[in-house]
Amino acid sequence: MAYILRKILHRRLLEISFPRTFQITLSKMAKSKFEYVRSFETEDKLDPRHWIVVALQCRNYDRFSEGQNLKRPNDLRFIQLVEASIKAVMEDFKELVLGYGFAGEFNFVFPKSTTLYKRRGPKLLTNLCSLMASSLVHKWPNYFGSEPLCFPPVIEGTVHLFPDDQALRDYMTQRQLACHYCNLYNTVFWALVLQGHTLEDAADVLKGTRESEQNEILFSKCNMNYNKEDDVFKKGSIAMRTWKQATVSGPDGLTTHRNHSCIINMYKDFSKDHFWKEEFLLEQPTKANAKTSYLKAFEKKIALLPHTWIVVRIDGKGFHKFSERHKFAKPNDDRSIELMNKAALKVMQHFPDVVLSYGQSDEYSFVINRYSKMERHGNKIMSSIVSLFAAMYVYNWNNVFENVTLEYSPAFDARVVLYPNNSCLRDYLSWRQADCHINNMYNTCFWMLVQSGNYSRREAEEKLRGTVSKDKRAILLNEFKRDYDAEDALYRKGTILFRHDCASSTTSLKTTFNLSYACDELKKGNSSNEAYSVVKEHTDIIGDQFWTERPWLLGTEQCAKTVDDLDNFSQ
Ligand SMILES: Nc1nc2c(ncn2[C@@H]2O[C@H](COP(=O)(O)OP(=O)(O)OP(=O)(O)O)[C@@H](O)[C@H]2O)c(=O)[nH]1
Ligand SMILES: [Mg+2]
Repeated sequence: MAYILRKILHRRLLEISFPRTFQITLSKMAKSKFEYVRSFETEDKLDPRHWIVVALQCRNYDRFSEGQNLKRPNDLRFIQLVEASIKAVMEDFKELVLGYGFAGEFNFVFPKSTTLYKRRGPKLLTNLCSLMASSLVHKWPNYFGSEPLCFPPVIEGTVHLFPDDQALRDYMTQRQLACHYCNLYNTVFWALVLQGHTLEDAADVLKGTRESEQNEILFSKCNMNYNKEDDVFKKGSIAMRTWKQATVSGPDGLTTHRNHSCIINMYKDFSKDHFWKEEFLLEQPTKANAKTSYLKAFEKKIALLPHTWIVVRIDGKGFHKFSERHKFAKPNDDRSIELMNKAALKVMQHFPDVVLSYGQSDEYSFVINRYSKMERHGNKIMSSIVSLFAAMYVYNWNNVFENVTLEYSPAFDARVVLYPNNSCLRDYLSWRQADCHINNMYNTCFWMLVQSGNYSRREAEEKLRGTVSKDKRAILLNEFKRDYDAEDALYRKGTILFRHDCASSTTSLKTTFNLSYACDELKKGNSSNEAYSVVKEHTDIIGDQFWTERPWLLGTEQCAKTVDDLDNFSQ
């Protein structure tokens, strides 16, 4: 959810000048006693005047290609799917100037001057990451026809800041070299398998070999010349933004010239001067450079303190427009809520360290066990969760929305916030549920007034201006004979998903980031495995009752002791 403060300011602006149409957070929210938890959120702005590279990597790409039965060593359908998805991301994020993908890796380059999202690293990363994941799922049938997608892409992302043009060139060259090494190895490996070697034999033949030896094996044993392989496999896919001038004639007959950009695909060498002097012009002089190990230091990491609660909150990008475009019911669309809940459930099944999640409107918060042993790398955690969420949102779309076509791939942003103790964590969750309550009460009233036919949107808005909860309850009761408390708890309280008991929570700790997803699990959408057992409720989480009845959720000393015991387990 966008910052409440921004919403309040936005609302005040709207109040002055425009009629509001739907879903406004009330200024009363600003007075919520829980609001202080916002101060735990950080912006993580990236330094100015640096190239920003968002690097995305499909987790377990090998297992993905094996499970999906992709052609080895390269499946052109998957490459085309990746190219189309990179293009979709670059078309949505117009500031991106360069994209590069091979196998399960995708890189996106923002120019040094970009001010998108005020250069907030997590926002840039997670928007791209989720859009890439949702595009891969959305466009899958265009390239694979009726062959089902069995594995949701889980994409881990990192952010890199490069202060000069040489570092950018070196980074891109390094990634292309990785593509080359990976492709050469795979080409020889699968050629050997085709010759009758077993997988183990082929691996043995290639063990410890260098590039020149691999070329030689390919030539002598398989009668193939690597140089003759297609560039798309050897070099990976480059997507570059170019600007063209178009002549547009206006209604008055006058013609104007406008610059518009388009994305072109190419398979060129990043190591050669030609690319940086003729295709993608750099300001500073650069040269080919074989030493790239220094680049590691340019990764912008978000280190998360141990023993703190980690909350990852995701929020739909531009869901106001998305909901209008897909004709969501107002004020609440059961299908959209179901889709969000299904995606969140999948996240909880996939990431056993998520002990509880809370969702409302287009947002979901995932709470990660404070004693989790997972790598406390903020960017990787956020991106993995948001990519899986976005992928599942699209994957389940047809089942839930049935006859409504998904018009475009949705994106979600994510942020990671740390809370030092149980009390802050509870206040955070209370803040989100209070937000749900306030929004829902306003929206229920607003749409009852409008849908009654007796009020225009502007009139309904005027009537509700300055009202407090008591007034809205009275409007609902007096004008519509509706008791707000009798409205569905799904809308009033949002959705809480939680692990069903301490035993399963402890098991989950042992299986940190266990990637046990499988084709049938994806289809089932639920797992019978006790460790993944998740309960769904629409109840109050602001009061004590929910927590005292479920002591295992926030953990006790006993739980912490169990965690210490986990040191004995090999991870
Ligand atoms: N009709 C309808 N709209 C919904 C529903 N759930 C969410 N939305 C829309 O999603 C929006 C979510 O609010 P925000 O996240 O603040 O708005 P946004 O358009 O996504 O903007 P950003 O998050 O800043 O990109 C709401 O204002 C609604 O317009 C629903 O069940 N029905
Ligand atoms: Mg949103």
